[in-house]
Amino acid sequence: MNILLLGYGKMGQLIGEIAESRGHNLAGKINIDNREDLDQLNSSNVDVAIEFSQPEAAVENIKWCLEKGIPIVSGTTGWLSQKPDIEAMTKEKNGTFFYASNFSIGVNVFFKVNEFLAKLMNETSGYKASIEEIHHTAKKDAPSGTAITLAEGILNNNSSLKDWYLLEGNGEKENELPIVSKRIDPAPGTHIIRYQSEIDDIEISHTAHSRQGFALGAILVAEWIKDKKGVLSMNDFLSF
Ligand SMILES: NC(=O)c1ccc[n+]([C@@H]2O[C@H](COP(=O)([O-])OP(=O)(O)OC[C@H]3O[C@@H](n4cnc5c(N)ncnc54)[C@H](O)[C@@H]3O)[C@@H](O)[C@H]2O)c1
Ligand SMILES: O=C(O)C1=N[C@H](C(=O)O)CCC1
Repeated sequence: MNILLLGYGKMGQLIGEIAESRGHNLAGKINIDNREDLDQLNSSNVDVAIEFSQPEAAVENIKWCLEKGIPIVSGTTGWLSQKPDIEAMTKEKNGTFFYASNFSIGVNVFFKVNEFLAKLMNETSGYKASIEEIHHTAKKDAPSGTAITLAEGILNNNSSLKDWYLLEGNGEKENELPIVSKRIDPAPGTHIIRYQSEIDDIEISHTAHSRQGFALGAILVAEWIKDKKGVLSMNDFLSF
């Protein structure tokens, strides 16, 4: 396949390496300083675009792909307030848009375990839920996209928590789920779910040892998505 990389930083470069090792051709490696290269690219020389850029660049990149009729796989976090517009545009253009806050297969197993645990804890009293995420200091957004997905998995299965919030300092909120974001190098991504009571604590965690799982997951999705249409997610891609 001819793969266009929109964003050629830490993730884009690793995705490029793995994609070439799987026999794909890189149609372009676009960063903030060479966007004029996009003028040469369209659906006749790009089969799929993989977008890992920055929160303020993602929407423009995704819209460009939808305008050109190029299927787009996006992993950029921190722009999700604009996702409804992108979903509407995907339908209007009969395009292909795939988003995941985390492409690692292990994290997607963890998402399911989180939902199952949240259902059990909803039947149990005395526990206080919280999320902690740890990432490298170059990360632009907080909380992480993965932590937001985990929070949604808890809120959808909990009858007393009304929303999540980013906990900074001592400002705890009643009936809301706190997320603590820590920035420590070189952490590629750690997420911990805690339920704490006076009697005991329950804790589940996922720790990425590198960015390999995120990059490989995005390429597997790009290979799968080629002939598909619509707004798609990891729930469509995975069979569990
Ligand atoms: N979904 C996942 O599985 C997953 C995994 C890792 C990272 N991420 C997310 O992916 C994004 C990128 O992460 P990273 O570690 O590669 O960041 P990075 O800072 O290393 O790379 C981002 C790149 O985007 C480029 N860029 C900025 N503006 C651009 C524009 N307008 N057009 C094209 N490129 C532009 C920058 O030049 C930079 O090279 C972040 O939002 C991060 O949270 C998601
Ligand atoms: O390195 C990052 O930035 C990561 N971002 C994603 C997130 O915000 O959840 C996935 C993990 C790595």
